[in-house]
Amino acid sequence: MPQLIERQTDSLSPQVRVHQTENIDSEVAICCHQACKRFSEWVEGSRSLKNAFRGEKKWVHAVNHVSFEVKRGEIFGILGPNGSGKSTLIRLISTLLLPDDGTITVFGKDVSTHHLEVRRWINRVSVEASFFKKLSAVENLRYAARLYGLPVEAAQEKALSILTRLGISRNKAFSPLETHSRGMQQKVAIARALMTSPVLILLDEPTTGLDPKSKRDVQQYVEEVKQTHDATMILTTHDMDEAERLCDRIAIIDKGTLIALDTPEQLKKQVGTDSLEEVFFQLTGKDWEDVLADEDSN
Ligand SMILES: Nc1ncnc2c1ncn2[C@@H]1O[C@H](COP(=O)(O)OP(=O)(O)OP(=O)(O)O)[C@@H](O)[C@H]1O
Repeated sequence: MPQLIERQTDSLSPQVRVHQTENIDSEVAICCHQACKRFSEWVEGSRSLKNAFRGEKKWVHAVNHVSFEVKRGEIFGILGPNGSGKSTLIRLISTLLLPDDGTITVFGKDVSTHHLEVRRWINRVSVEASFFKKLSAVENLRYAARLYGLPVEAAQEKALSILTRLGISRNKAFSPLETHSRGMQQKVAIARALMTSPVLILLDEPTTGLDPKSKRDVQQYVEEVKQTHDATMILTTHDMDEAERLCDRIAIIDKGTLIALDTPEQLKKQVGTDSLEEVFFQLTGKDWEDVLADEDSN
């Protein structure tokens, strides 16, 4: 019999509390069953005279019959070379795209038919986070929190506490975001995702572009959130140490297909190595240098 969970209700206004106390009775956070997503793209050149000048349409299977389950409370890593389908998978889970085939459910709700409910449970951090750049970090976070119905004082207090925890000084927290480095803005994006205690947090390369100290601050905070909140997290990263440190289980995808799924320890055991980077190389034929070089050339 699954245990009922409630989202955190501290500091929330009554109307929000109605949403937040909804019980989620599923032990499975995400169930992805034979999910597929195809995109069409034009390719140059042609075998036929008719298409010689206008190219041909080709289908790319970005996600190809992928199945897995994520347990509630897990940090689940998705690793793969560039173009392997990680972002497409995250976008399918967060209802930004709909699967062409197969099903994806979040806490038992189908993303295709219950996208509004699913969206309420999710917060996503990605490198292209948008902000009001003339406003300060605190003002941006207060604005986001107000959309979720958090009272102003509680929102400000929470914003400052998370920003301080992530290593942003009070002075910086009150200065316009346009004066912050990209790494600092990335931290503010993470703080925003954690402001409203979402039950499912999608962290799409959350530490890309951060210096080593900031990276450690973010990783420590993610661990703290895991211990103190009933949150499930999906993490994509190009940092193998980060994946090993934070993830309970890791899925490796290549060309849209799931090629391995297990705990970091088991993956290393299966491949007969003590390095996750070596696991990645053995399974995908790409080493991390290739992945980072691809990243730079994109
Ligand atoms: N909107 C789109 N239209 C056409 N093709 C797309 C679209 N989005 C993704 N693709 C293609 O789908 C495949 C998977 O892309 P996706 O962005 O999911 O990979 P990724 O693993 O996240 O890559 P990266 O590590 O570079 O971010 C690629 O071949 C990509 O070109």
